[in-house]
Amino acid sequence: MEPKNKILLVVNPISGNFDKANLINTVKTKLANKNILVEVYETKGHEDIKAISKLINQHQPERLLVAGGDGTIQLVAKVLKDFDLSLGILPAGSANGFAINLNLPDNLNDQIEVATGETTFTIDTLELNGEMCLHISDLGINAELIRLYEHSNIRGKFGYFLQSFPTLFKSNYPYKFTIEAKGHKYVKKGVLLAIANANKFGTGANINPNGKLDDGKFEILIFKRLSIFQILKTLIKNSQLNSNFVEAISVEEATITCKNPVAFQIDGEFIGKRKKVVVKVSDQKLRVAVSKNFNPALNRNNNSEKI
Ligand SMILES: Nc1ncnc2c1ncn2[C@@H]1O[C@H](COP(=O)(O)OP(=O)(O)OP(=O)(O)O)[C@@H](O)[C@H]1O
Repeated sequence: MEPKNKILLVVNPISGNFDKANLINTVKTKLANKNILVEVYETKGHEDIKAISKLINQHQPERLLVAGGDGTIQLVAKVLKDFDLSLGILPAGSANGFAINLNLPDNLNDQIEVATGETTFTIDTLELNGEMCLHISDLGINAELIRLYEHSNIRGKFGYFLQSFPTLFKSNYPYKFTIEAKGHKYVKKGVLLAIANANKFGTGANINPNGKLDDGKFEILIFKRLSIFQILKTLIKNSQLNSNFVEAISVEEATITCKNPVAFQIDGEFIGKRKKVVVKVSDQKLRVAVSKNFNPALNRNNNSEKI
């Protein structure tokens, strides 16, 4: 990093349900040793974009670091629309779906090294009904699950697990999705339609083996039925997903409609129930710090069936 000697650290105090005092101190101490001053901003949950933009203008940091989950990363990505800055990620959410797709290290010291290091990777972002999406959104049963999870007191993967049982029984699946893309109209029945820029959900499930974060495209994945065996297989790297279970369309833009409103989530945040979702690859790119040996191609293989 060129030594302009200042970075701005945006911290979400509630993400992942753990106290961030230790994280903040570790970042400050480690970067003080490199003669870098750390300005800290703790998110409030409202008017954060304005406040962070103001701090960037005031301090002119050489990099923005973020400690939070996917929602917080999305927040700072929106800020970065107006600035030419790279983003360093310290995963501190309950699921960290985006960080998982970037193969960031597990321990904080290594994460700080990567987040302030020289190697960056520029990724596409998606626009869904005008909202930014960094990795995976969906209509259907997973969004329904997130909605229930938001109303529970349990954070973390175990929360998802516990909430899944009532969801499976209450949902009106399979849903009927109409997808208009590439001049075609596809009508598909499924329990879940995912819109994926990346490969993996926050749980680590590798639902989109063909996903590339930087190819100017995204995948629409239609999960036809609930199969516990196939779902478990998504947890295994390079597993072969059965085409009776999932179909994929790789596109640059699409319009998805359903007869009745279906639960919809973007990057793990429940948005509401929607009958129509218009998706395109956005003009905005995001430059993120990654480890020196990060190889986006390593996550890829060609398993799911293309339509
Ligand atoms: N000070 C705050 N008090 C209450 N809520 C906050 C505060 N700061 C941010 N938030 C809320 O935190 C949410 C984003 O959390 P984030 O997604 O980063 O963490 P998470 O849900 O634990 O992680 P993940 O998305 O990886 O599961 C947003 O809804 C935002 O409004």
